[in-house]
Formats: sequence, structure tokens, C-alpha cells
Amino acid sequence: MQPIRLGLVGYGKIAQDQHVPAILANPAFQLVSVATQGQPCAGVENFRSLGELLASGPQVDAIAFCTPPQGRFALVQEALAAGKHVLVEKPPCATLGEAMALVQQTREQGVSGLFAWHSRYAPGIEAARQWLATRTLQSVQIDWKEDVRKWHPGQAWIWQPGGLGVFDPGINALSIATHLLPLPLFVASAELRVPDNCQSPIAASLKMADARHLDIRAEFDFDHGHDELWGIEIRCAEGVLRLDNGGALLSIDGVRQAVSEEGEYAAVYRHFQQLIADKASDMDLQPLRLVADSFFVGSRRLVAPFYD
Ligand SMILES: NC(=O)C1=CN([C@@H]2O[C@H](COP(=O)(O)OP(=O)(O)OC[C@H]3O[C@@H](n4cnc5c(N)ncnc54)[C@H](O)[C@@H]3O)[C@@H](O)[C@H]2O)C=CC1
Ligand SMILES: O=C1O[C@@H]([C@H](O)CO)[C@H](O)[C@H]1O
Repeated sequence: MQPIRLGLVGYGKIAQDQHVPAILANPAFQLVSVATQGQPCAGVENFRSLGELLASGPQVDAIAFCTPPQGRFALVQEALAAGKHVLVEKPPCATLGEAMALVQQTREQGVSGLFAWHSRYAPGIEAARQWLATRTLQSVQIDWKEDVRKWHPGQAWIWQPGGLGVFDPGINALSIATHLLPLPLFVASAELRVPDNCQSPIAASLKMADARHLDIRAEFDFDHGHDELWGIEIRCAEGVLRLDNGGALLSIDGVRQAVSEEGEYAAVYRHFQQLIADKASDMDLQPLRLVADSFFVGSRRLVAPFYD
């Protein structure tokens, strides 16, 4: 079978760290072109814009979007209008309305779309989901803390409107929680701590629930120090499930469980390949809706200025 010819837009940190290695390791894909505004990608044709890539580059079947969320909507629209399958990094867009419009346009175009909630593909997630399916849930505690200087060095966009601040990593935890828990989640209250020289929060505390009043708390911190803390603890009547290292480690009642060894992005691209083969899409909006709702109901507290 012919490989899926892939273009990539935005050759920045995540494209270099994860996307390109995962694409190169998967024979179902052939990376043929890149559109980016920074450092070019070796070994393929590079363009300054998606428009140029589509107009004068080699033919592509699909495009992966790794630009910041602001401005991504117009780019993905352009690719869909050209009949390309799309893989969109998280968070899919700068607003919920834009993301909803992409879901509709993807359907209308009859192509495949993937909102790539990469943390859902962490090795422990599927086993956690299976274990939880037959348990009685009692409470959920999320702690998602990391150093923005380590994971987003010099990225001014993250502090600008639409950049999400600490919700950029926090949405990963929300994408896991919404994948594991059986009912939709609602934000009851939120405190957003915003540096007084930024537009987006550097820390946040959320209280959420589902329709059965499951108590779900989240603590997000983007100024946590070098060693990240990416943990989710789910208390059930039958025992306590913990995910650590962003879902790479799973334990139940303190006992480490065997999990898959596949990396997140290898699994993301395997899923994208299957969606294209099945003429299907996977464009879940719930994590972005929870972020939007946190901004709706959240109280803002100004905190000390942030300097990179
Ligand atoms: N930094 C990380 O560890 C991770 C980031 N992500 C997500 O990936 C996305 C990108 O993040 P990073 O790679 O960290 O950002 P980045 O700022 O390092 O890279 C963005 C790249 O997009 C390019 N770009 C911007 N606008 C463009 C346009 N219109 N056309 C072509 N290229 C354009 C920039 O030149 C830059 O190379 C964000 O949505 C982020 O949430 C996901 C997982 C991890
Ligand atoms: O999406 C993201 O993931 C983390 C980090 O790469 C761990 O997975 C990063 O802060 C955020 O943008």
C-alpha cells in the first residue's frame, strides 16, 4: 500500500521532539513537506506558509498542525478546503467556536480529522480505563505541575490571549480525565492566578463534578521547578488508582501495573492512520470546553509578574 503523504505545519519544539520522529518511524506515513516560519526541517521540502506548500509543493494527502493555537483555525480550514486529512495538536484552536467549526467542516469535506489529545495515548491510560470501567468512583484529584521555562522556553504566545497559560499542559490532564470518566464533566468553580504582566494564568485550582456529583479537583501550576508532577488519583470503593508521569505509570493500591510500551506520539500517528483507513474522525471537544468553562466561571487573581 502507498504511504500517506504528509505535510507538517509549524516545525517548532513539539514537531522536532515528537512528531517528526514518530512520523519517520511509521512506514504508513511519508513526510514530504513542511511549512514553518522558524528553523527548517532537514530532508524534506520547506515552505514559508501552508499556502505555498499547497500551491507549489509535492502532493500531500494529510497535514499535521503543530503551530500555536492562535491562528491555527484559518490554517486548518485552508487544508480542509483543499481536501486534506488533518491532525491537529492540542489545544485544537484558540476558541471553542473555532474547534466546533472544524468538526463540521471536516464532516462536510468527507476527510478524516484528529484532535490529537496526546496524553490520552500515554502507556497507562488504556489499562486504567479498563480497570475503572467496573469500579464505583468516589473522587478524583489531579495535580499537573511543571516548569514553563523547561517545556515552553521563550514561547511568548503561551501568555497571550488564546495561549491558555497553565491550561496548555492542564488540558492534557483534562483530556485524560474526560477519557477515563464515564460521564461529561462540569466546572463548578475555578481560581485563575494571572501574572500581572500576562494575559493567561500561571496557576489554577478547579472544582469539577459530573451529573452524579463525583468530586473532581485539579491543581495546575506552571512555575513548579525542574521535576514535573503529572499525577491523577482516582479513589473508588474497590481501591485507589494512580497515574503518574503523565499517564506513563499506573498503580492500583500502590502496586505498579504492567502497561503498554508504545510512546504517546507513535500511538497518535497509528490512530490517525486507522482513522484515514476507516474514513472516520476523532475530534473530541470536551477538554477544550472544560478550559472555556473555567474561564467563564473562574475568578481571576493577579499574582507576581512572570519573566522567562
Ligand atoms: N512544547 C511542548 O512540549 C508541547 C507542545 N504541544 C503543543 O504544540 C503546539 C506548538 O507548541 P510548540 O511546538 O511548543 O511551539 P513552538 O513555538 O516551539 O513552535 C511553533 C512553530 O510554529 C511555527 N509557526 C507559527 N505560525 C506559523 C504559520 N502560520 N505557518 C507556519 N509555521 C508557523 C513557528 O515558526 C514555530 O516553529 C501547541 O499547541 C502546544 O500546546 C504539545 C505537546 C507538547
Ligand atoms: O502538551 C504539553 O505536554 C507537556 C509536556 O510535553 C509533557 O507531555 C507540555 O507542557 C505541554 O505543552
